[in-house]
Order: sequence, then C-alpha cells, then structure tokens
Amino acid sequence: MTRLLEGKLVKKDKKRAAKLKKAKDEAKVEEDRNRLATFVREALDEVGKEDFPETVEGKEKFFMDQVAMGESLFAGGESGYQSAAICFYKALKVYPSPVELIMIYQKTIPEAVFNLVYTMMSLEIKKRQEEYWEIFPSNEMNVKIQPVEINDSKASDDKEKLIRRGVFSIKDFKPGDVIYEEKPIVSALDPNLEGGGFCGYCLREIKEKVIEDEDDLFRPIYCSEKCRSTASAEYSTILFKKPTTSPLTDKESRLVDLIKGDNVKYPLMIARFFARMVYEETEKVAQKIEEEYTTYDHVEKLRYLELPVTEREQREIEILKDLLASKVPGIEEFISERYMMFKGKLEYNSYGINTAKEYNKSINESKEETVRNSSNSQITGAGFYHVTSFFAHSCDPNTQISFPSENHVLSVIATKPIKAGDELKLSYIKIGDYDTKSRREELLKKWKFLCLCPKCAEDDPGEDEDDEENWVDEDEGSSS
Ligand SMILES: C[S@@+](CC[C@H](N)C(=O)[O-])C[C@H]1O[C@@H](n2cnc3c(N)ncnc32)[C@H](O)[C@@H]1O
Repeated sequence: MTRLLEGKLVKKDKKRAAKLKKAKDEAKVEEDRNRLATFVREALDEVGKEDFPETVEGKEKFFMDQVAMGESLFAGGESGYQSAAICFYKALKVYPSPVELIMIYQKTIPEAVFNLVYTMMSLEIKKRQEEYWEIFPSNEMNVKIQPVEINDSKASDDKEKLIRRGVFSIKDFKPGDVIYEEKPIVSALDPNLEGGGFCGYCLREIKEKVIEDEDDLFRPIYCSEKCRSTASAEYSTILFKKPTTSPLTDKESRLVDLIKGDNVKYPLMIARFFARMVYEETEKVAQKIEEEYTTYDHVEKLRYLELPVTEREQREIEILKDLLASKVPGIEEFISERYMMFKGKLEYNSYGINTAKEYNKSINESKEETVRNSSNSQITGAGFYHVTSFFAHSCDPNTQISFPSENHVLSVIATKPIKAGDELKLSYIKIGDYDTKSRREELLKKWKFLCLCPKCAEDDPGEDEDDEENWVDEDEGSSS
C-alpha cells in the first residue's frame, strides 16, 4: 500500500517537474523571441536612419565593405552574429537584385546569421505593406481602405478568419454628393469600337474632330491632343509604335490581331498595364521621383480569382512576351509568372464603362441602376481603378458609380445619407425586384461569393459569408 502511495507520489513529482520544465522552456522560447524582435526592430531603425550611396561605384564599394565586415564578424564566433547580420542586411539594400543575393546568403553564411537577415527583410516588407494603407488613398479621396473580417462560422480559430478589404468614408455625405472621382490605372474600349467613334484613351464618344495616330499600329482615334500624347507616353509607344530602327511590325500586328480578331479587351488592358508599369519605372528614374509605391505595389494587394490557363491564355502570354521582350529586356520571365495573376485581378476588379451619349441620357432619364459588370453588351469599355476596386457589394447599397464627364473618369456618388466611418458599398448587379435567391445566384455565378449583405441576411439568416472558390489573397501569401 505504502509502495503504491510512494509510486503515485513519484509519478506526481515527475509530472510536476515535467510541467515546470515545459513552462521554463516555453518562457525561454518567448524570451528568445522577444529578444529577437527587439534586435530586429532596433536594427531596422538603425539601418533606416543611414544614408546609402547613390552612385553605382559608391554602391559597389559599400556592398563589398559590408560583406567583408560581415564575414569577419561571424568568423569571430556567435557574439558577432547580430552585427554580422546588420552588415549583410545593409549590403542587401544596395544590391540590384536582393532576392538573388538572399539565395547566395543562404548557401554561404551561417544559418543563424542568415535567419536574422531573413527576419529583418520579412519585417521590413510587412512594415512597408502596413504603411501603404496610411498614405493610400490620399486624403482628398475622402475614404480609407480597412480590413473587414468575413463572418465565417467554418473557421475554427482566429488565424483562419478571412479578411477582405472594404472602403470606408471619412466624412459625412448626403444623397447626391460626389464622394470622389478617379481616373483608371488602365482602361480599354471594346475592340470593335477602336478607331470608330470613341477615343482610344479616355473612351469619350467623338462626334466631331478626330485626332489620328498614323504611327500606332492599333489605329486608335483620340478626342484631344492631350489624350493622344498621354496614351503615347503611358503605353502606346511601348506597345504599338512602328519602330524606326528595326522593323518589328510582325510582333505588334500579332497582338493587334489577337485583340481585334477575337474582340477581347483584356489582353489589351493587360498589355497596357505592363507597359504602364514600365513607363512608371522609367519616369521615376528620369524625373528622380521619390514615390515609394508603384501601381504594382497597389495591385499586389487586391484579391483575385485564380483562372485556369487555357490555350487562349498561353497564346496571349506568348504574343505579349514576344512583343515586349524586344523592347524591355528581362521582362519575359515577369510576364510568364504574372500574366494569369494580372488577368485574374483585372477581370475580377474592373468596371464596365458606358460613355455613349445616348446611353447616359437614357440612364439619367430612367434613373436606371449602374452595375459593376464589365462584360455586358451595353458597355463601351472597361476600366481598372485604384480605390474603387476595393468596393464590396450590397443589395441595398449606399453609393453608385457614374461617368458624368462621359469618359473613363469614374465618380462615386452617395445614394443614402453616409456618416464618417460607414462602409461604402455599391451593387455589382442589377437589384430591381429580384428576390434574395436570384440575387445570390447571380453573384455566386459571376463573382463566386455568397452575399451576406444586411438585405440578404435579413431574408435568409444563418448562411456563411464565405462561399468563395479559388480565392487568392495576396497578403495571406497564398498567391502564385
Ligand atoms: C471584387 S472583390 C472586391 C475587393 C475585395 N473587397 C478585396 O478585399 O480585395 C469582391 C470580393 O469582396 C468580397 N465581398 C464583396 N461584397 C460582398 C458581400 N456582399 N458579401 C460577401 N462578400 C463580399 C468577396 O470576397 C468578393 O469575392
């Protein structure tokens, strides 16, 4: 009996000791984690204050010095690992292709030092992503973009909760007020309208004087000299201008044939989008623009539906690669890797635009709803917008989009009283007298989500908001 009792006590002691050890180990892990976080934060602050060389020679020398110093520091043993990591991190800041250098580091420096450099780099990227939402959208847009938790009862813990981003007003508005106006990142006419009655840049209907661009193989027409020169700078010189030095017309014509032959505007929008990014980068260098974020940073943050790569897309990718590789060295890989992502984002987040005067007149007279869909038969073209891309849908929306200047400039108009802090929503589909089931079916078919706006929730409570297929959320890091 006593032996049994002793045995039980020993077992209890052992359990207690194991528990104590586990708690100590966990505290040590936590302490190490905190120490690492403090080191990384302080190191990033220190590096952030430093002025880095700007000339090529200066950068080369700085790079060599930092790498040499890092190597001698880690060679001295563990006590030099943190200082070594800072040197390698600084070297990374001036190296032209940091991702390549990280791969070299992984093979050449001690694992513990590499992990420190890697953590610093990851934290900096995260910080940069968060800071983006402080400066975008700019104050005059009257809105903020904020995360909204999707009410998903299937998610078992907090980490699995889905986040979408929504647009929130920062001011009060009354019905009829214009909340903001914005120009698209890119827009395109329906290809069968190109060169016939509508401006190739701003999509305005042209009734009188037309400006042609003989050098552009796509043969667009423009409503003004300004539209012609902007289109030329932003994308058409890169994509379609007849080159004076080498006759590359074959490559350009293949893209024109693809777009006009199949009457599809998305390859053109994507081509313009790639060209626009090249233009932005070139401008940044030429004008010494300090702007930290580019359109690419912005688009990265949008969610999209992953599309299957069919023969059509393969053809689009090949044609675009073939054309742009001759003009922008090194762009081929970028196009191969990102084309489907851009296609998914552009198709999913664009808006249909109708600039035909007759159409706008009838809309104003009948007060017909404007919808988000960019592929119905009544549109002149489509546009992809910075802020408006983030709007969520509601079957009882508080805003509406319109194109009051009868061109691609989009206005967001309040249709209900709005208070600062309210989420702004518009309708992706025509609501009319359709019942909840039909509205949900249409949204599910076209947009792949089950609507849980208050109007739907009221009619049919108890549904999960998340019923989406193939979603890719960039910030969750699960994209291509
Ligand atoms: C065109 S995207 C809009 C951009 C998106 N809010 C983001 O975070 O990038 C549409 C997606 O927003 C979410 N969404 C918008 N309106 C919704 C609604 N009424 N009910 C549920 N989800 C909605 C869904 O995830 C949908 O697939």
